[in-house]
Amino acid sequence: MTEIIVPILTPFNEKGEIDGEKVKTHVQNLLRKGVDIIFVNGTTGVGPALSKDEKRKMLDYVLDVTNKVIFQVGSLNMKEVLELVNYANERDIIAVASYPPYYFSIPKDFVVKYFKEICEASKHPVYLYNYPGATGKDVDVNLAKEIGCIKGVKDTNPDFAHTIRYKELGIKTYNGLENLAIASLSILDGTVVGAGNYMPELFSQLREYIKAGDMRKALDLQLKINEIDGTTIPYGKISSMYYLVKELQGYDVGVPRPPMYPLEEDKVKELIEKVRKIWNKSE
Ligand SMILES: O=C(O)C(=O)C[C@@H](O)[C@H](O)COP(=O)(O)O
Repeated sequence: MTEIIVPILTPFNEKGEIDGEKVKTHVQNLLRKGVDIIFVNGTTGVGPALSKDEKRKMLDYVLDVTNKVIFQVGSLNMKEVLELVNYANERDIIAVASYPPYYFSIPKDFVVKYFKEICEASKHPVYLYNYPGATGKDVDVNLAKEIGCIKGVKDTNPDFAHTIRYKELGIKTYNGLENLAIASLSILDGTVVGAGNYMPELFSQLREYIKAGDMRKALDLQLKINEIDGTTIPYGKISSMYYLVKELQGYDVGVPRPPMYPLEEDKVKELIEKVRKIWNKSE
């Protein structure tokens, strides 16, 4: 069966500290609602904004509930990357993952060396998190082939043809965009969806429609997902998720941490009204 992977958000308290109990409550609910794998320290989890200790803490909190985990270890500090890989080596998880070194302009062979170092150190399979829009680097199928040890890929890319090509390597292949979930769940090994934090049941339902061959219903549901996901953009997608989990899933996942700023009360009300209207529409 194709997999639904959620890059879990990171619940912070008012002091900006990770709230472990809220992490566990959230993971339990996601699994109950049909999510298969938790992607820890991804974009939605503000991975690049977490310290090494916070990245480790997030892994431990999630592992208290499930080992269906992909642990994102990427950093611009190679020592930190390798410490996180070694930390994961002592734990039972599906894989470690990393985005390529971002911000700096570096030759492709530095990217190859970066991933080869991770593969060398990791007892677990190493997945590529390819997100050219955020990192400025495209580790495409040819570069992944050159790296030679990539066992899976999450390609956050509107170019679905780009994503499909990773299947030439025979590796686990996912696309990370909500508006391509119908294609990812139909053709790839699954979908990675940040919006799965607050509407996991819609992605489970989408998979059911696809499995039943009910593509008309699947398409209508994909369009509803797109509308809801699109509604969050002006408010800040990641910040919006904290309020939408509380509204749609019924429990508190704390607050976002700057620079993902909390929303003003009037904006929260506006967002929820807009989403509720779409949510209550029948497909
Ligand atoms: O949060 C992650 O690690 C994900 O994979 C989702 C990721 O693909 C990201 O949320 C993509 O969404 P946008 O580019 O923010 O629309």
